[in-house]
Amino acid sequence: MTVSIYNTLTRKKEPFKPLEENKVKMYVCGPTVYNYIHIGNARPAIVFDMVRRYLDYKGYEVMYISNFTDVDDKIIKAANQLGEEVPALAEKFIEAYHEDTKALGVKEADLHPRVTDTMEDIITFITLLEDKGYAYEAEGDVYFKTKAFDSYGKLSDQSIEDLQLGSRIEVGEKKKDPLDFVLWKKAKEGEISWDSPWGKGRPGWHIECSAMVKKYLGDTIDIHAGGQDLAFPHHENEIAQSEALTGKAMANYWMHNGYIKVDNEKMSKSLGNFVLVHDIIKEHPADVVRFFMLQAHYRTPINFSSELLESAKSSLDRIKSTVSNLEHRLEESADAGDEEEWLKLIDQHKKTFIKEMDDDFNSANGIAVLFDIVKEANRCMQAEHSSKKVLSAFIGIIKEIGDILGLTVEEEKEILDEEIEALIQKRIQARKNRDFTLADKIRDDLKEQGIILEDTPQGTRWKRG
Ligand SMILES: Nc1ncnc2c1ncn2[C@@H]1O[C@H](COP(=O)(O)OP(=O)(O)OP(=O)(O)O)[C@@H](O)[C@H]1O
Ligand SMILES: [Zn+2]
Repeated sequence: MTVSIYNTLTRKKEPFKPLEENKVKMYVCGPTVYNYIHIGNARPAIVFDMVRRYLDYKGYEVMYISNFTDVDDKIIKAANQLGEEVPALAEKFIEAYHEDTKALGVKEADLHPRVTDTMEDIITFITLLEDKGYAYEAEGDVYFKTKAFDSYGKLSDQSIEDLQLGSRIEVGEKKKDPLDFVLWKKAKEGEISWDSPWGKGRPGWHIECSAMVKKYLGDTIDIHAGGQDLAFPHHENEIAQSEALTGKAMANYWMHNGYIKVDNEKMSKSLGNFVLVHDIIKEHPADVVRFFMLQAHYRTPINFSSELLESAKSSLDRIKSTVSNLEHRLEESADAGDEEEWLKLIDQHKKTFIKEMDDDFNSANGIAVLFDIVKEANRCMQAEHSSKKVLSAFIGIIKEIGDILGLTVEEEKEILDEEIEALIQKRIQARKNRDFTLADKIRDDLKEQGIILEDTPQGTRWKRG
């Protein structure tokens, strides 16, 4: 079965056909790093990680790129307010982003390009647009000539005439037409800046993604994604820049996630109604936050509240305790007679799960299937003799689905002091054997479980982190 994707560009679900067989080139617009991410910002990170994992499960080799906007007006403003340098501020929140998204089970992108590392390519891109007559300089700024790009508005389904109605040139803007947008901004006195053919300045926001996509993935990619608010103007402008330059489609599938809302309003920094991931994961387990998001289809708006997170926690706990019970029962079970029926049932559920996920990554229905499986597993355990093979198959399918969705489906087991001591001995032995890979793995595995090893002249000490 093929995956179908709702494509914002065509406003319908389409069967997914990658450019190259079995390979997917995917780009997700990343954060502007001047603050910790809020739950709303976490949604694209989580849902497109789920998309990536599912495509991976379907056998595609996915090249996944997500950028960091590490210089722009908002960062400069925040740095000025805090009396910090822009690079230091950006670095701090890039690290925080990695930490928060890791807690949410988001895999690292294959590449996280930054604006400040892509400057040369951005400048070249703008120069080429100028050469082709799509851009013009105005007193040190450079603008994109929107009306020169015929299909402007195609992604957000708006005509040039409609767009023109609500637009005007703001005071201080040097553009010739209200619809033109900035590619390069002249630096103000004392601001961080880069040399360019137009003098010292920095890139506008939209151009970075066009330059990065072209540099790392090529003229046309398979999937370009981001939050719903990015469709216009950000993605519309990316399309204008890239397609004006290359004459080819920038991306074949455009995906947009719905909003996280609070009291029916979009969670956003400007409205001040946001909850930071950094804070919420101190009160609620991070895996519950991920589960909460994936319980909805990625395009459906979600209202956020602590009560809803609590209820997500009880649901996730139900899955975890079922896995735990299955594992218990497994220890004392043997093969039994009525295996075929159960195995067939498990297989049917797996097929249904795949069918739901194939349908535009419907993790909401996918999780509903997971609960059907949990219900069946509990029914199976009520039988007097449940078969070892069947119990293992239930554990297998729940874990498999857990992996695809990036969910923890096992209860956290507290590692015992004796187990730690035994692993430390094993590590000492590994080092004696010069098997440093194993020694490092033991240290890293323990670290994952919050155990920090410290090598001292008196031997290895450990503490719970
Ligand atoms: N409430 C929300 N629900 C879902 N996605 C969101 C929400 N708010 C922002 N996003 C997405 O988060 C990603 C990161 O964007 P960015 O760092 O530019 O945030 P932002 O738009 O500045 O946030 P804010 O709207 O709070 O100012 C984008 O893909 C954006 O669409
Ligand atoms: Zn972008």
